[in-house]
Amino acid sequence: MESAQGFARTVMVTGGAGFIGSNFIRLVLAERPDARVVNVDALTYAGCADNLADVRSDARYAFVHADVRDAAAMAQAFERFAPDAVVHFAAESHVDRSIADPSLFQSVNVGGTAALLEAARAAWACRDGFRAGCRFLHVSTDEVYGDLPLDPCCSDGSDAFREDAPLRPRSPYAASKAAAEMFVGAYGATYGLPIVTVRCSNNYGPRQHAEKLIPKTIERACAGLPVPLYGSGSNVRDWLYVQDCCRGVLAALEKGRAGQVYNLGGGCALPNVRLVEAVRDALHDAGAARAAAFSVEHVADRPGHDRRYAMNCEKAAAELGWRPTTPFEEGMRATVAWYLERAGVV
Ligand SMILES: Cc1cn([C@H]2C[C@H](O)[C@@H](COP(=O)(O)OP(=O)(O)O[C@H]3O[C@H](C)C(=O)[C@H](O)[C@H]3O)O2)c(=O)[nH]c1=O
Repeated sequence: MESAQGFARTVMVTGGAGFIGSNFIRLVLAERPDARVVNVDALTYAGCADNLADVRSDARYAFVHADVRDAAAMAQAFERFAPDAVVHFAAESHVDRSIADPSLFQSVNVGGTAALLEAARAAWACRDGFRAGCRFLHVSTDEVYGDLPLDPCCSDGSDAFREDAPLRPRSPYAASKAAAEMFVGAYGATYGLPIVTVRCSNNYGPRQHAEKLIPKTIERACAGLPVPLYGSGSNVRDWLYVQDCCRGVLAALEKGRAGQVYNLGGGCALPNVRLVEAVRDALHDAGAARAAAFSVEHVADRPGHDRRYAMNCEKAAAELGWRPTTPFEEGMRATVAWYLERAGVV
């Protein structure tokens, strides 16, 4: 894995049993034949060992069942596998859960990131600073910027957040991710740890947990149940196919400049009500019969529901050579096909 600072032969991926993490591990094993991957995952409700069933027997893949907050376990994993790079996906990720239990998000997302940074600092320290070629890639979210108005006159993209915009998180989840970024920045500034951060927009694709809007819509439509839309359904999210996101994370790991942040957005902004219609259409096209009974139910709004997210991704294009390449219809087709096949629907 070539980088500005060397060649990462062993990559420690935290949260690799989750949605984006498992897609990322598969990408690295497929496209970087010299790389080894160590997946460190606590296997919470959101992680699924079966997400990586197809790579389990790969000699370049290893699994460590551990929580990133467990300093002893992390020190042991660093010692045993001597990773050159860490890609830190592990997090509590669901906004609704963060509203119900903010302290868990503080503990895992802030405490876990701080503990992992400390483990990396200790493991990579050498007389002159840090081991040559080591690198920490932190995965963050567009939610740290806070929201934008829905006003259509602003939806030409001119108000999209650049990487140097102030962070104004609004949900406990977003606050925990922003706080984690503060630790990342502090470890870069204070110790010189080489860290790159990516902020990703809403991912979709195979293996996402059913608590998130797209898989929930597929599952409920197929069960003949209404899809619950929070409030008016006019809130806008920017959808990024998971494979494109993983390519962006890999590009940031290999080409990103230490201390820099890169926005990775999908360039596909949709109000939720349009999004669920797109899912419905993809279900119809795939021949999912029960989805014909598709219906939407407007339910109580999420407290503090962010209206719209939008990021300017010119920096990732210019410095990483990254752009999302999967057309939304194609990504949605692949997503729906994966869920239907898993459920044995078609
Ligand atoms: C689950 C659900 C959601 N929604 C609405 C709420 C949002 O406006 C939108 C997407 O919600 P979801 O929970 O799927 O994702 P976000 O809250 O946008 O956050 C996601 O994308 C960001 C980038 C991350 O960083 C989060 O980790 C990730 O969970 O649909 C509904 O209307 N009904 C529902 O049942």
